[in-house]
Amino acid sequence: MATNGNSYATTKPPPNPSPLRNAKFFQANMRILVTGGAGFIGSHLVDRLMQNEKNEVVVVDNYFTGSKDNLKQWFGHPRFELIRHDVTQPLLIEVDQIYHLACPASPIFYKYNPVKTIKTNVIGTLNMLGLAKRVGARILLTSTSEVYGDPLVHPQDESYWGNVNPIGVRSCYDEGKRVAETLMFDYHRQHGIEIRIARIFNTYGPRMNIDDGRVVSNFIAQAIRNEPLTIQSPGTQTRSFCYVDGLIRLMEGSNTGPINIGNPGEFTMIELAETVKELINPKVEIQHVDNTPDDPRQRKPVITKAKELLGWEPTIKLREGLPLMEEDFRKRLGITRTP
Ligand SMILES: O=C(O)[C@H]1O[C@H](OP(=O)(O)OP(=O)(O)OC[C@H]2O[C@@H](n3ccc(=O)[nH]c3=O)[C@H](O)[C@@H]2O)[C@H](O)[C@@H](O)[C@@H]1O
Repeated sequence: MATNGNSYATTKPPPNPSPLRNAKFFQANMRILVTGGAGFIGSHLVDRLMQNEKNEVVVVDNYFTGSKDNLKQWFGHPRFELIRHDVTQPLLIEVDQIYHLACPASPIFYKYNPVKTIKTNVIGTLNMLGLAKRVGARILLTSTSEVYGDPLVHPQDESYWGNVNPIGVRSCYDEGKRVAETLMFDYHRQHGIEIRIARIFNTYGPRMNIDDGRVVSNFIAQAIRNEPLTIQSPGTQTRSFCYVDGLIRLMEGSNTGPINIGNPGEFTMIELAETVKELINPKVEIQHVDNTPDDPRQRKPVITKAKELLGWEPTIKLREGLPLMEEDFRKRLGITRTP
């Protein structure tokens, strides 16, 4: 018999089983993969999942925008594992659920490497769907309010198809997420994969990158550093800011979605700047600067589906959430509040 020069397999008995084989290993009931788990939303999700001692959590992240720092509280924990991996490459592991969050989310970062961003959304999502199919896992995609583009209906419910520029500088992200949603539904219809889709609206909270470039983190960092708050013109454009929350209910529920996860409270950027100024630094200046192309002029979620199907609605108001983020930013910047 051909042994490829290795007679071991045919002539020797297998080695004795490792003495560890008989040890009592910990076995969690649910093994959960979180892609992008070292990021801002991902790491908060990991904290919640780890609170359930039946869960074992595997995080994959390429650290393009995520940071190990966000997960350091779990290093060495027997139910936690961290893998440096880029989701544009296939991943072969055994899991029961997949939270697929991996993708740069700040316009500054996704525009910095648009090709990588769309690859993450398309190839990364295909790889995770392939994994879900192979192991029979349920998969949740964090999509975005950006799928509504610069919306022509206001507020936006999930039935709105959006108004998106397919060739603009934001397309790598918004069209990328739209294709990711399409892939999710195609795998669901063709292969029977269990899917969940959340459309997240402008989330903020502790652990956002200080230089993330999104408006809430920019204004808070600027107010703390006593630099002018940069309102991009015209300043009357609106967003609805939601304190990070809500994904586990969607995963555990029976509805595929898409479901809007957001806070219906709507603010102009001028109002946001004035609120940050009042709460964090009344002396800070406000500066009007140019905007970027295709910036959506208004955005506000209808959250009836989230309320009725998930029993979820946001509980933290902007005025309560901003100070929590201020506290986190001050700690990381090492700048205490002067009376
Ligand atoms: O969370 C969402 O729903 C999506 O929207 C965000 O995009 P965007 O809403 O444009 O987020 P920001 O970059 O924070 O901008 C919000 C508004 O603030 C303005 N802005 C931004 C930064 C700044 O310093 N000043 C300022 O006035 C922008 O012009 C824009 O009108 C991101 O694309 C995604 O992270 C996310 O999926």
